[in-house]
Amino acid sequence: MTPSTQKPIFLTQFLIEEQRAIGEVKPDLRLLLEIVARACKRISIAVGKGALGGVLGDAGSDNVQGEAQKKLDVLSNDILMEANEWGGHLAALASEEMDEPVMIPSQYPKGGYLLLFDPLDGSSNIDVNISVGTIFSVLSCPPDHTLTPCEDDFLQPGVKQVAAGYTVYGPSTVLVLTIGNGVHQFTLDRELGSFVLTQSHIRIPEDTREFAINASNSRYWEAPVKRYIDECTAGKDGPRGKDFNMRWVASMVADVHRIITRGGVFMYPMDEKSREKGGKLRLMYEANPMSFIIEQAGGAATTGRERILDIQPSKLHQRVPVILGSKNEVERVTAYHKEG
Ligand SMILES: O=P(O)(O)OC[C@H]1O[C@](O)(COP(=O)(O)O)[C@@H](O)[C@@H]1O
Ligand SMILES: [Mg+2]
Ligand SMILES: [Mg+2]
Repeated sequence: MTPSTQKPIFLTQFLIEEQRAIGEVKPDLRLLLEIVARACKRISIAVGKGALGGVLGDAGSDNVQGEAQKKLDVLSNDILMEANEWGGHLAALASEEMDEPVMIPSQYPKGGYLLLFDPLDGSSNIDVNISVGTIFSVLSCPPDHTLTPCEDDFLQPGVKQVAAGYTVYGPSTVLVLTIGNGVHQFTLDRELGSFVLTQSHIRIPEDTREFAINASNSRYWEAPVKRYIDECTAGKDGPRGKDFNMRWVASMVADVHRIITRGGVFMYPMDEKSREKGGKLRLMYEANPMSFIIEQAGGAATTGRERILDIQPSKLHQRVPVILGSKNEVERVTAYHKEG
């Protein structure tokens, strides 16, 4: 359904209607999602300023991943921290840019949720004005731990997520969200300063002719991935009997948003370069939220060997291989891994 001439449906209104429709959206969760959306609006303004806002370039510090932080990584993290720590809807939060989880300070009321986020995804694209984004995941805090949450409380499999979303800061700013009842897209109306519903109950086509992978890593790929990509690039004269196209933005949010919009398969598989770390992308605030969204839109998400949402996390900044998108292609790559 694409509301066009209809009255604009704002995020708050949409969440209230979802609360009425499925009863799942507790007021605290609605508040949390509205606060995250508001923080993303502020990040969108900062990103939009670019060189004018002095937000480009390195911050001169490294994060727990050992990666050089960009100024926008740090600024986006600060914006999300500030927006969420006083709200009364959270017990604790965790970020790609912070070593440890942050417990809500004692002077603030506590809530029942845990928020995880990648404040700025696609950092390598910041200085070259290519789309970047924010990714977030929401879990429930074990009720008896809301006052004293700990890192272990975050280590829940992706199936336990109560909400997940991402915001793309591109030509337009788009927020894509699921609370377990389908996937919905909101576009930031810059004049109104509000996110307006622009697509609901999004479905991903089960088949596709478009794959996304960083081909410069091909010499490190495992045989099943090499086979899959070789067959795609062999085109209509090859075993797949059809031509495929390739895309790689190197911002996971932008690559996944393209798949949410028109299908495709995104791969950052296990390879010899990242084997020691367990993969490139992070389970808790990249792979899990994106997998929840993809599955809610009728797609699939695996490591090549197992369903991502079933993984029992062992560490907050754990990395995993990621293969997600159009169902039939993800199942084919996964089957190739099983065949070995
Ligand atoms: O530079 P590469 O190897 O293509 O990797 C790109 C991937 O790394 C990421 O930038 C990692 O995320 P961060 O930018 O949040 O660290 C993903 O968005 C993207 O898919
Ligand atoms: Mg990221
Ligand atoms: Mg990041």
